[in-house]
This record gives sequence, structure tokens and C-alpha cells, in this order.
Amino acid sequence: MTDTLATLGWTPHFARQVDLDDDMAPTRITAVHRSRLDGLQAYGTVSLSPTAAAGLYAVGDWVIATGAAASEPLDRTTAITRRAAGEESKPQLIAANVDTLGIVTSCNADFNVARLERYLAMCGASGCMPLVILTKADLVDDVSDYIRQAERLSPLLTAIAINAKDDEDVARLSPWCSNGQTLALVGSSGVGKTTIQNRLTGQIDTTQDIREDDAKGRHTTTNRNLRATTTGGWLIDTPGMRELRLVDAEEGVEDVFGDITDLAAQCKFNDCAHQTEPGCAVRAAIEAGDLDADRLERWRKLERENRFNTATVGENRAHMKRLQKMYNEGKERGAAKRRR
Ligand SMILES: Nc1nc2c(ncn2[C@@H]2O[C@H](COP(=O)(O)OP(=O)(O)OP(=O)(O)O)[C@@H](O)[C@H]2O)c(=O)[nH]1
Ligand SMILES: [Zn+2]
Repeated sequence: MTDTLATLGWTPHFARQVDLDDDMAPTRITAVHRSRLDGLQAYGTVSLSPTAAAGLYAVGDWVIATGAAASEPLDRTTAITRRAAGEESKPQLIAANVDTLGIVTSCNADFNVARLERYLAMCGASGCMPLVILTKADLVDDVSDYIRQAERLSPLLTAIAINAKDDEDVARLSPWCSNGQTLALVGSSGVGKTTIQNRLTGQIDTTQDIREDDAKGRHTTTNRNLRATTTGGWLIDTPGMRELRLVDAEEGVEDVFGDITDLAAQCKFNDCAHQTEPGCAVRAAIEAGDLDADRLERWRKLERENRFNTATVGENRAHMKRLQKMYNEGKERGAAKRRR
């Protein structure tokens, strides 16, 4: 069983958190519904009832099932969040325990360093390892310049250029989604996420011969949220993953712009805005040609956006806590009533 759990992504990080009895089954969450959780256990799929508010679970989470009841999520290794769409922004958990975030961009029109930096900052905040996937390599003469531009952004970063329509090329992504490893893809519409995912999971393109697929009943067994790859790993693909915005990425911004934050620490004034202040180490670096003025501008923009988002997210964390408390109290009242 332990082997099977490992292929689901169970690691010592999770094992340490529980003393497993015979009637307790570690379960990886594959879908979160209003009052039900779908999951995968060592021996198959299950449907569980949550013991915490549904909003506190995410696809990719690990819970412990006792009978049909799911525990609260175990401590995550990583968590991807976003601001929900609309006026009132609540932090929304998109996915948990994603090992690698594949940032997908194409080698042509979509390639944009500022956008990559945003995704990298988000990746840093989530705790995932970044992998930049440059698609449509077949449409440009030389990919090396794109790879260089991407890899320059962070020492943690690997960039791979592929033709997403080529099986051998896509197979180069398998180290990030085998041995129980979980990969999730982000990127603009049309960059090739679906094309890559279909190849990694061995599914034919949805644009091809859907009828044949239906006849085999494959659609009914396909789980869109957490899908097995052909190489023994996992892909998380939820509608939320496709609409990610920067949330709470302060830590991430520091990772990506470490050079600027290091410089800023050397400014004469603590609250230096790097505009006209004397003794500004950031401006000195620009004048000396050590720092790109555009990069400073991108940092400012990201910082501003991030500060705005973080404030609203902070308020909403408190809201989540109150929600959980209300939920627990309601549950206790219900249980007390039933006892009477
Ligand atoms: N030539 C070439 N075409 C590609 C490549 N990757 C994707 N495409 C094509 O680009 C189009 C968009 O690809 P998708 O995989 O649907 O893109 P997506 O990122 O999933 O887009 P959304 O579903 O809108 O988020 C399709 O027609 C693909 O066949 C590539 O590496 N090379
Ligand atoms: Zn300064």
C-alpha cells in the first residue's frame, strides 16, 4: 500500500503528520464540491464528506478518511491561491501540493518578460518550483535567446523549449510529472496548455474524434481536476488554474527581484522610494549600468499590485477564520440538538 500511496504523491512530509490506524485511509482530493469531496485512495476512488468548510479544501490536498468522513487537510507542501473574480475579492485556494508550476508561454507573440516575472512571483509565493515551458518552438528559427531571457530571471529556474504537438518534445517534461510528482500549468489562453496536458495524460485531443472516445466510456472515468500522467505522476487542471492572478506574492517578489531588494537595503533611508532621495543605492546601480531601469519599473508595478492584493487578502483571511468558526459552532449546535 505504501508504494501505491507514494505514486499518489504521499511523502514523509504527510506521513509524519498522522499515526495511521487500520481504519484510516490517506486520500488525495481530486475534486471539491459544495458538500462532498472526491478522492483517490490506494485502492480506488472515494466520495467523502468534509469535516471542515468546503472552501478550506483544494484539489491536490491530502486528508485522512475514516469511513466516509474526511479529516481537515494535512499541512500542505505548497498552496496556489488567487483572488476570486469580481468586486469583492476573497482568497481562493486553487490547488494544493503542486510540486512544479509549469509557466507556459510561446516563443512568439506571447513571450513577455514582465509576464514571466509575475508568474514567477506567484510561483514563489505558492512554494512550487518554477519550470518555464516555451511552446511553439517549431515556429521560430532559434529558441536559445528565449531560453536565455527566461533563465536569466531566476537561478532556480529551468526553461525548456518544445513543440507541444510533438510527442518526443513533450516527453521531456516527464521528469516533473513522474514518481508521484504533481505538475500544474499556468499561462495565457492559446499558448498550448491543453495540447501539452493531453499528451502527458495520453488523452487524444478533444478536437479529435470525441465520439470514439465516448464509445469507450473514457469520458466518464476521466477526472478533469487531478489527472494521472502516463509516466506515473499527476497533473492538476481546474478552471481556477487557468485564471490565476497575483495574490499575496510578496515573498515571491523578493525572490524574483532579489537584486533590487538587496540594493534597496543599502539605501540611506529606510523608506527610500528610489526617486530623488540622496544616498539611493538603487539609482546608483542604474547610473552605473548594473541595473536595468526597465526592470526597476516592472518591480515597482508588481510591488504596487501586490500590496493592493495582499491587503484585501489579509482582510479575507480573517473572514475565512470567522467562517470556519461559524461552521464549527453550527455543527456543534446540530450535534447537541441530535443528542437531545
Ligand atoms: N505549431 C505549434 N502549435 C501549437 C503548439 N502548442 C499549441 N499549438 C496550437 O495552438 C493552439 C492553442 O493550443 P491549446 O493547447 O488549446 O492552448 P491552451 O493554452 O490550452 O489555451 P486555452 O484552452 O484557451 O487556455 C492549438 O491550435 C494548438 O494546436 C506548438 O508548440 N506548436
Ligand atoms: Zn533608494
